[in-house]
Amino acid sequence: MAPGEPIECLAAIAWEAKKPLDVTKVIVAPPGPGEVRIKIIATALCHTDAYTLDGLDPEGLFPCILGHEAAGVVESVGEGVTSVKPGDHVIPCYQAYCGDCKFCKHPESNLCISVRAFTGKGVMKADGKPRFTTLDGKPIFHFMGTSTFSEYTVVHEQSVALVDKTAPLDKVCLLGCGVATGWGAVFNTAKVQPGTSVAVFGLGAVGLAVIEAAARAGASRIIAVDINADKFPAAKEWGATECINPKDHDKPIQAVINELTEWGCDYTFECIGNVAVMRAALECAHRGWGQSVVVGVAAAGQEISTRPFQLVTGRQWKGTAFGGYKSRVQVPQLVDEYLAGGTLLDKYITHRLPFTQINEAFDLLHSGKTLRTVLTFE
Ligand SMILES: NC(=O)C1=CN([C@@H]2O[C@H](COP(=O)(O)OP(=O)(O)OC[C@H]3O[C@@H](n4cnc5c(N)ncnc54)[C@H](O)[C@@H]3O)[C@@H](O)[C@H]2O)C=CC1
Ligand SMILES: N[C@@H](CCC(=O)N[C@@H](CSC=O)C(=O)NCC(=O)O)C(=O)O
Ligand SMILES: [Zn+2]
Ligand SMILES: [Zn+2]
Repeated sequence: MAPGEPIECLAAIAWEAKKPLDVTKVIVAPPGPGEVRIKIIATALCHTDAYTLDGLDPEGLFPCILGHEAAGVVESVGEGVTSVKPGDHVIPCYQAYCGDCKFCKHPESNLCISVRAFTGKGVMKADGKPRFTTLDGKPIFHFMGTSTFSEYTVVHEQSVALVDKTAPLDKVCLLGCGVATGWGAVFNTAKVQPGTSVAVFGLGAVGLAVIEAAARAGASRIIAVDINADKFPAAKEWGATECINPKDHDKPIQAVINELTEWGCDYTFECIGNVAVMRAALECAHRGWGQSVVVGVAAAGQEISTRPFQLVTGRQWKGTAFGGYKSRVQVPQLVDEYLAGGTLLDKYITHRLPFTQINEAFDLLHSGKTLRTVLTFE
């Protein structure tokens, strides 16, 4: 492909909610000013892709190209791009980082606003238009500013993390979302201290990443909670000290945990997207100082509730987006940490499929039998 020319390539189009993806050819326009066109080498599925495909995402626009957990190689860059060049190995970051906005400058936030208004509308900042069209010219919206379910995608420069060329892209692609989020929820959002107690609700890739990180942070007690007991062997392997299935108890799970721990856990994490479990997680955070972190994504209209007394008596309710990581600065560091052998990253990949079987990958995701499925192009 000549730089500056449109590319015809394979992609998976979500035409409407709750319908299988249409694996077909699309046209990807050259990158505009401040944009980067990336050849995707590997992309994984995250539950948030399914959340939007199910029509639950108020920012979900159709038709669109989903996907936000991937890694690839820069194919070309638009006018003014200086931080990456063709041939660089990169991870697209839905949580952008510009370094200049008040959120990037704040030590405790990663919620960059440089392009968020545009990624939430499925278009590019330069001209308010998408870079994807069908072969007959119909526009296709971007998703989360990444749209990695395509052989080529175009993202804002603020959404491109440059990573070590020696890193296996079909593994570090997971650092684009779920696993990094779980780690960051522990290290950045809660700042879990050694010798403390942790409860994790939901034992998918995100919850297991919370367990892995809590163990690395030196938590002395890690309670893993899931309604599917098949998840418990992995939770134990990742570092859980005990596993609880709410279905085995006739009282609320927060009462079970409060009795087990006397006043609750120092930190609790909801990694499901269930507002009732978010309440349970808060109410078994330790009286006086417990922190409860919402990681799960729940649809518009869903609300959390608890008695104010739970907060009056010292519990803190927090949330995390991409684990609080300042993406373009810290994702490369997570890759370096993986290369140094410091993480369990490989173990989260439970399935590998060719990109053309993306609909089967969604079936696997819904089966509860996977952590992460990585798709690669032939
Ligand atoms: N805040 C952020 O930046 C991010 C949020 N997410 C969200 O995190 C959540 C978890 O993602 P994954 O680990 O991929 O999901 P997953 O679906 O693989 O795991 C969820 C787990 O929760 C369990 N579960 C379901 N209902 C339960 C209940 N009532 N009580 C206890 N366990 C229950 C399921 O059996 C499953 O093991 C999703 O909502 C996803 O959208 C994912 C990535 C980033
Ligand atoms: N558009 C969705 C947003 C849902 C959400 O909370 N997304 C997370 C990432 S989930 C990744 O798998 C997030 O980082 N949100 C911050 C943001 O700026 O979107 C909705 O409105 O429900
Ligand atoms: Zn995700
Ligand atoms: Zn910013």
